[in-house]
Amino acid sequence: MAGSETPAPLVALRGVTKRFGEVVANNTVDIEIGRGEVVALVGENGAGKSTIVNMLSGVFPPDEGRIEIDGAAARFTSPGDAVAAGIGVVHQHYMLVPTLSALDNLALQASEIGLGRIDRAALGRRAGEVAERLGFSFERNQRIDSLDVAHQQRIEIIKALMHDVRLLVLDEPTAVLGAEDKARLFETIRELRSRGVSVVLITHKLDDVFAVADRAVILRNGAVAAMLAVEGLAPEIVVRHMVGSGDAPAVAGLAAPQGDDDGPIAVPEEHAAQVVCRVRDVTLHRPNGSVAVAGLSFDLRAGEIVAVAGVDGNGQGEFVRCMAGMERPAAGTIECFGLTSDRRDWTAARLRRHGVSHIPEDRRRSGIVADMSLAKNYLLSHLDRSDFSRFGLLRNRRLSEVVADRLVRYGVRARGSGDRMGNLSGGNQQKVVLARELDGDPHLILAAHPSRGLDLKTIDFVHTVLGEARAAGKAVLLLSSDIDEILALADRIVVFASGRSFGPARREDVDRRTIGGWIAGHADLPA
Ligand SMILES: Nc1ncnc2c1ncn2[C@@H]1O[C@H](COP(=O)(O)OP(=O)(O)OP(=O)(O)O)[C@@H](O)[C@H]1O
Repeated sequence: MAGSETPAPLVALRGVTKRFGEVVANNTVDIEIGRGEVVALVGENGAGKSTIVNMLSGVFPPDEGRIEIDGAAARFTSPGDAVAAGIGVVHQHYMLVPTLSALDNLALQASEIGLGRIDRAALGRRAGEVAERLGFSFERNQRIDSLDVAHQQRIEIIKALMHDVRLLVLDEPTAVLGAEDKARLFETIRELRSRGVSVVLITHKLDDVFAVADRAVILRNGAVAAMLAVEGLAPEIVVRHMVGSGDAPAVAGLAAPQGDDDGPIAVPEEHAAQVVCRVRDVTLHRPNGSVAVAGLSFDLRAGEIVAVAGVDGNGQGEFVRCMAGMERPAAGTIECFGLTSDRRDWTAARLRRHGVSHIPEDRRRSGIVADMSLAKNYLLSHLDRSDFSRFGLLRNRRLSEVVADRLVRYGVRARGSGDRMGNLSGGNQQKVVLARELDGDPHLILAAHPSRGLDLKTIDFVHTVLGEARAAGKAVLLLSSDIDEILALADRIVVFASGRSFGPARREDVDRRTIGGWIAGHADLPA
């Protein structure tokens, strides 16, 4: 307990331990968060970050240890208790109902945390005030699904700040944002700090740590590996603490300085070979029916990576789902492996049989089955594999061996191939999806944000695997909002922004500034 001269920290975790069965998700964690301090919480996938968020937001209590607020033990039995104590959380997967308006979402939260009778007019006024202070706009009647991801995030932030928030927890807020929206988010964080609000920022990106945090708390295997002041800190030190000694990756994830754009891209000789997909005059609509892209045409060839870049919500998701046979374009056609999108045989199952693999954007909705084992989740894309069945019966042992091997190769933190998918941390679930989709012999890999939410070591690994796939003559369509990833991997780049598409441009003909400009919708930059 702090003495009378030293004020107690705003929030403290004292000896917090949380177990899930045999897994120790947090192991005697001690963290203090000061008033008006921005603390970055970093660590590899499965290190225990979300578990801390869940305890701070009242989803579940610690098994041992306690959370203190202003030096007094706090006992949260529900998310409402955490809100009442001044803790607001913006979760990684937004909790907004897409078909409702911004104001309806705020009213829904108010009813969920039991605020009694809801005065919509007062809620609207309050939201307007919060928005104005942060320089956001708040259109109370605007439906959430008509907003891009950055604006949805702003509604989430307003929602979290509707009450007297003293600590705002942001769970991987930058993962979905382009450079401009990220810079705006950092401004918002600084603005909150200047008003004495503390912020916990969960991130895998070292850039974020150095851009905005005062202190970095590094978790490893559920325990605090280091707590470091950011000023004067070298990125390598953070990486070393994250991964432990020995196998630290090069400091990927830290943006290359402006102008350092000549990453080594060896284009294979046979590059101009076979066209795998023809995209012709394709029009894509956003979920709210507005035109995201019209007149998109290009060929995707074997042995190349074409990146579709842009801020989420500009039609990229719809495009990949069309390519995967889950949707059809609003107009125009896509032709792959003799199948055409305006015919009835344009289905996900048929495309998959022709060798299309799909790392989906929304893992939780279309990538995994949480209640099934890791082995069964892997099997979902490998039902045709002959070595997994004999006389029509599943060879469980063979399947388990293969999946166990992939868990090791992809560094998945799990108890084994029989573990339930829903028990894994988000990043580890993504690794299982990657192992499943990159395995076998796909001819076309649709990779939607393959490294989102992954730790540095795994990002390196995923980039290597995609590069190998390209060298082996596979076509890769990469969806990414991360310019570093795009510049490191792509042979050609298409950008979707502001209702139109830019490119495709060859990697060697564009630089960071041009791509960034296109993403921001500036048409005046050279193509
Ligand atoms: N509900 C649960 N049931 C069983 N195990 C769980 C549960 N939630 C988390 N775990 C386990 O606790 C450990 C820590 O997970 P946590 O989600 O906190 O990690 P994280 O650092 O947020 O990872 P990521 O970066 O991948 O999101 C993991 O091994 C995970 O499998």
